[in-house]
Amino acid sequence: MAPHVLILPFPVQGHINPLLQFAKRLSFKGPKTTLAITTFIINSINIQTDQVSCAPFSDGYDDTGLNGARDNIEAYFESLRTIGSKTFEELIVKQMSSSCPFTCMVYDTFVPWAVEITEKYGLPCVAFSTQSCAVSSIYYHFNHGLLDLPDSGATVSSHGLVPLERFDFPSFTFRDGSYPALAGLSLNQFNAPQKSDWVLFNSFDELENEVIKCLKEHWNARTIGPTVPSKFMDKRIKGDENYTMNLLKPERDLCINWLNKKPANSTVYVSFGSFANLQEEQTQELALGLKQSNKYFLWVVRASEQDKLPRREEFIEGEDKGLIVAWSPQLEILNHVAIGCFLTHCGWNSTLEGLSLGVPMVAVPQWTDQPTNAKYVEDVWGVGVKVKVDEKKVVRRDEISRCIKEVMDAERSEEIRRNARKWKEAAKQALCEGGTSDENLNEFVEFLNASSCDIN
Ligand SMILES: O=c1ccn([C@@H]2O[C@H](COP(=O)(O)OP(=O)(O)O[C@H]3O[C@H](CO)[C@@H](O)[C@H](O)[C@H]3O)[C@@H](O)[C@H]2O)c(=O)[nH]1
Repeated sequence: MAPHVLILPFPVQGHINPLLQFAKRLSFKGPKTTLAITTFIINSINIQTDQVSCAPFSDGYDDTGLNGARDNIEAYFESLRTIGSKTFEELIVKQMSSSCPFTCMVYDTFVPWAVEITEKYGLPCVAFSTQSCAVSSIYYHFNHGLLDLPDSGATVSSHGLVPLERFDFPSFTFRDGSYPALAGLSLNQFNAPQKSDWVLFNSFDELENEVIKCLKEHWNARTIGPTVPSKFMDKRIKGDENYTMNLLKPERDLCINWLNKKPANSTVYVSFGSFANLQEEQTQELALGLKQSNKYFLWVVRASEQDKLPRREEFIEGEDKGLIVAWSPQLEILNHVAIGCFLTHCGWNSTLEGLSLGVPMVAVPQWTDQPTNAKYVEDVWGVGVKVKVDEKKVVRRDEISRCIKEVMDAERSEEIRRNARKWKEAAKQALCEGGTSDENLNEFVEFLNASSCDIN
């Protein structure tokens, strides 16, 4: 039987992106891939990918998706688990009686309920983490009582992790009661994999060498990233022009035409990903910090966040100093010669994308895994600086402006740029033929071929 891999992302942008790119790489190496996507997402976006099939299942929110549950995210997660697990099973049943049945399932570690369902049909289940190896290691060890939050002023450094202070830990390890369902998902995401199971990571060995070595003691762990489209990296996968699935429409022409008029390395790209809600005070400080830096800036402020902005004339000098868009083609922006700095919330995709495209970063972490990613950006990979917050946990305008200058102008910027170039090259090498992630993918494809024969 030919291998056919069912791939199940948690249905939000930051999880769909890496699993879609992974599916494309896998298809490039032979196996057929099908991405299971919620009905709302399938109906509302124009999916343009030749290499990967999509199959719908219902999360119980067919008309609105997660947008209809912004005020009650917890209810959405519950619906995804209860209704989603039923409709996901129906999807499997239908395909298993076809001429091209599934032979394996790769599931996002945020949807562990899929394992029990899929195993009923005799399919191997492979976990995929959309977060860094370091963050995954923290969640696993913390949740199994093998790692404690350090006291204030102290550090811990075990399991291949660099010395971490208390506030370098993912926010959910503080167990402060916020977002209980999401906290539970994050903390419990590695309960399912057993010793011999495959666990794939969107990272690459050179980037997180020590951590991945330690994770291999627990599972058949492999890095397969960065899941940045081939078009920007090894360029081996053809016909990959429409490289992603955008849940919001990118204002592409506006962004690129605006950037085309800017000098090289002159512009700050600002984005907080698909999820973060900044406090109004933080949004205002950020706006004024960008103005104070005296740099050009292209800032993604989602439509739902735009009410928090100051009046345009308060922070954008003249016609042309800043551009606000509701969604951007982020990879094309990061790849543009005008961009000299990425001010990011340090979601793992954004962090890896900045790193893979060699853009120095100002890290402004908000919650979940972002503080840990920000720590690595500054202290381990040396590709940026992390902002300091005040006693109200707000980053003030002076600090924003100081960090941008540090990354773009100060003496230290040379070293940051050198490191950024080094990691860009290393990321590309990992994906090229014979690179570490490429070899790991080959090994995984061998497993898929062998296990599909067993099913036969
Ligand atoms: O205008 C934009 C802004 C973002 N993106 C893309 O959207 C994705 C955003 O992902 P990420 O940077 O990881 O941020 P979030 O959307 O916030 O992702 C969630 O999921 C990630 C993976 O688990 C976590 O690391 C984050 O903390 C969590 O908030 C990236 O691929 C970006 O390229 C765009 O295409 N256009």
